[in-house]
Amino acid sequence: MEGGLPEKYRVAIVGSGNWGCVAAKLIATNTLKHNIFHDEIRMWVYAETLPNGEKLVDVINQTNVNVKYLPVRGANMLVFVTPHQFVEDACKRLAGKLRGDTEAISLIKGMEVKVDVPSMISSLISKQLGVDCCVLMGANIADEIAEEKFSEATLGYRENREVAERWARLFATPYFAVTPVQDVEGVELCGTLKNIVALAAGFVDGLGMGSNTKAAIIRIGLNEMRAFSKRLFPSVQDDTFFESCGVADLIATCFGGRNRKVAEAFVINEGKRTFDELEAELLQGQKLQGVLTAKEVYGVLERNGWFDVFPLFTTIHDICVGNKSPSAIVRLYQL
Ligand SMILES: NC(=O)c1ccc[n+]([C@@H]2O[C@H](COP(=O)([O-])OP(=O)(O)OC[C@H]3O[C@@H](n4cnc5c(N)ncnc54)[C@H](O)[C@@H]3O)[C@@H](O)[C@H]2O)c1
Ligand SMILES: O=P(O)(O)OC[C@H](O)CO
Repeated sequence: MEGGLPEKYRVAIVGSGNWGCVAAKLIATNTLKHNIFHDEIRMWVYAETLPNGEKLVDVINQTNVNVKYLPVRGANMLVFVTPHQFVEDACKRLAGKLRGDTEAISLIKGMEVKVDVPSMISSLISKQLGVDCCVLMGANIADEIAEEKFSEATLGYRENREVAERWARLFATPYFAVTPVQDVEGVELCGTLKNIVALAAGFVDGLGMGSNTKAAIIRIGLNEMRAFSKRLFPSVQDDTFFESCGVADLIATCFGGRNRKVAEAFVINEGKRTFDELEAELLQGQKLQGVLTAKEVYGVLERNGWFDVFPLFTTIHDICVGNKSPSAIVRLYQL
């Protein structure tokens, strides 16, 4: 309590990539608007030098977004938005430095597989930091939200509706509609697995196939997403796949996402350039999630003997690592 008034919630953002910076804009709108939030937002920025020699932290501090490069100490609402391969390291740096009343939310689309046992990123954050962690996923291509084009998002929460509504209040704007759903794993797996299907959409585009083929890939992909999610977490609800995090994100990513774009280039270059090379050239510092997620999911399929049940996921990984040609994507059911 400050002077008898309830203490305001303090927000910090862990991650400063494409989505992190746009999410900061949404949050800044609401911390200025709603009295329950402190209007200063702190951002944890990975210390790196950009190809033009400028320091990322300097670039961010020069923007009009109301963010500052400061440690997250003092914050009690933590927003995680790094590429998924970096979150564990970020958590290690934060462990032991957080307030006892800290809550977290993950905007990260990805999973962590250790010795073939999958763990969702929200669980990893919860375990490593001892905090409750919601998730926010959806058809949210960051560049479009930066231009304030209308989008929807799904907020997955475990039990506490009040906490979910506070997070929704932090993100929602007239052009960014947030729907809470009590299904953390379902929401998070939708966001994670759609990145694999987006690669298949890119292969199809690179092969010059048409809308029917892409629609087929999206349909098969959605089915595999649902089946895989329910095998890992039987509590996952079918309805979640009809929220923004499900079918809507799948459509957005299969038409406008970075995974699609790089996978298309992979086919056009006839596999002569690796995904790493194409990522560096086409995304200029942004990170692909789909190729790594395809590998992680492949490990789970292999361990459980599930290749036959998930022919699309299996084939996408095989294409990524050069074991099959991209045209295998349309021969999934060949006898
Ligand atoms: N970009 C989008 O449109 C979008 C939309 C919704 C969700 N997401 C998800 O949000 C997450 C973050 O995506 P993004 O687009 O903001 O990131 P990005 O692709 O822009 O990530 C690049 C960032 O990673 C940071 N980085 C590089 N190496 C690092 C390291 N070793 N440790 C920590 N950070 C490092 C860099 O500072 C850089 O800013 C991903 O899971 C993504 O799937 C992205
Ligand atoms: O650009 P992608 O393929 O990483 O997709 C971005 C977002 O996840 C779309 O919601």
